[in-house]
Order: sequence, then structure tokens, then C-alpha cells
Amino acid sequence: MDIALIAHDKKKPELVALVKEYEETLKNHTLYATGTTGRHVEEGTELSVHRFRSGPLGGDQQIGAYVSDHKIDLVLFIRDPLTPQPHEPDVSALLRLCDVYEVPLATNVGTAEPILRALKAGVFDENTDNF
Ligand SMILES: O=C(CO)COP(=O)(O)O
Repeated sequence: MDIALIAHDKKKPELVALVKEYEETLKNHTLYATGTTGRHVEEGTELSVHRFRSGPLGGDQQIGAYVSDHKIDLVLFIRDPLTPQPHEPDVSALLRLCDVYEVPLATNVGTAEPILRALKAGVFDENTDNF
């Protein structure tokens, strides 16, 4: 699967911890990330990540373009709901495109964790439409 990883600044430690926990599973997939998130993931794990631009500089939009080209199967976007983001329109546009293309999307660790557990268990393997 092609998986996009994104986290707002205060949420990056949570995402990296989660990715580390599921590193053995995630190494079998192709990972994409916004710039700074990708750097944190690469520094905190052995995984390699295709890094787009930083979110505020267009990275969310680049991932949105991949979603609309059917190049992303799952988005884990750990958002910070308590801090205003200067690029909120880009964030909303990405979330919207995930809904348009029915791409599975987690916006918090409470959702991302069971999705990763399901990925590890092979639950997604038979769903050929999205994955
Ligand atoms: O701001 C982001 C998503 O909206 C994340 O971007 P970075 O990973 O570059 O910090």
C-alpha cells in the first residue's frame, strides 16, 4: 500500500512513536510524508520515506494531488486541533479529497492505531479496490 504520514508540529512525537511501534509492518509499504514529518519519521525509525514539501509550503496539496491520482491508499494525518494553522485551507482540501476518493483517513492516534493494527493483521489485503 501507499501510505501518507502527516502530523502537525505538536503531534509529531505521537506519530513517530506510533510509526515506530508498527515499523515492522510499515516497512512492507511505500511511505510518503510532508517534509518535516518525513524527516522526523526517518530520524526516529529505520524507514525510508518519500518526502514532499513541508505542509505550510504546499506538502498537503502535493499529497492531495497524489490522492486524486489514486496514488495514495491510506492517510494518517495526526492533526493538532488546538493550534491555528496558517495553511488551514490546504489541510481542509486534503481531508476533502480523501472523502471524495474514499481514501481511509485517520486524523488522530485513537483512529490511526486500530488502522495500523488492522494493516498488520492483513485486514486490508483482500480489499483490492482501495488497496
Ligand atoms: O503542516 C503539516 C500538515 O498540515 C505538516 O507539515 P510538515 O510535516 O512539513 O510539518
